[in-house]
Amino acid sequence: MMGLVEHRLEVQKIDEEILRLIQKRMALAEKIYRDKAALGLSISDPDQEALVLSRAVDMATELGLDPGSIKSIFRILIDMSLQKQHGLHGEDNLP
Ligand SMILES: O=C(O)C(=O)C[C@]1(C(=O)O)C=C[C@@H](O)C=C1
Repeated sequence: MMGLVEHRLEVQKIDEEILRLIQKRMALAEKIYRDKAALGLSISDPDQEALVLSRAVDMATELGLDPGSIKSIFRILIDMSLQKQHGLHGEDNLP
């Protein structure tokens, strides 16, 4: 029973780290939005998305993780980032 409780506590700590890293990634999405706005670039960059996804899939494979599942997770992260940037774009366009 001690093993189970300890291992679940370890899982909890890792989940908290994952959430903090997602928060960091989202904060960067905001900076990237400002960078792209300053350069006159559009929010969506399909080539960059393909690069992010292929990097994640390659690293997942190296680490022995299921590449399809990891790709789904990163697709969600990218979609969160796009949603955030579109939200910021809406705010910037307020009268
Ligand atoms: O690199 C960018 O331009 C981003 O906005 C970040 C990001 C991502 O989440 O990785 C999100 C949207 C873009 O279409 C490409 C990549």
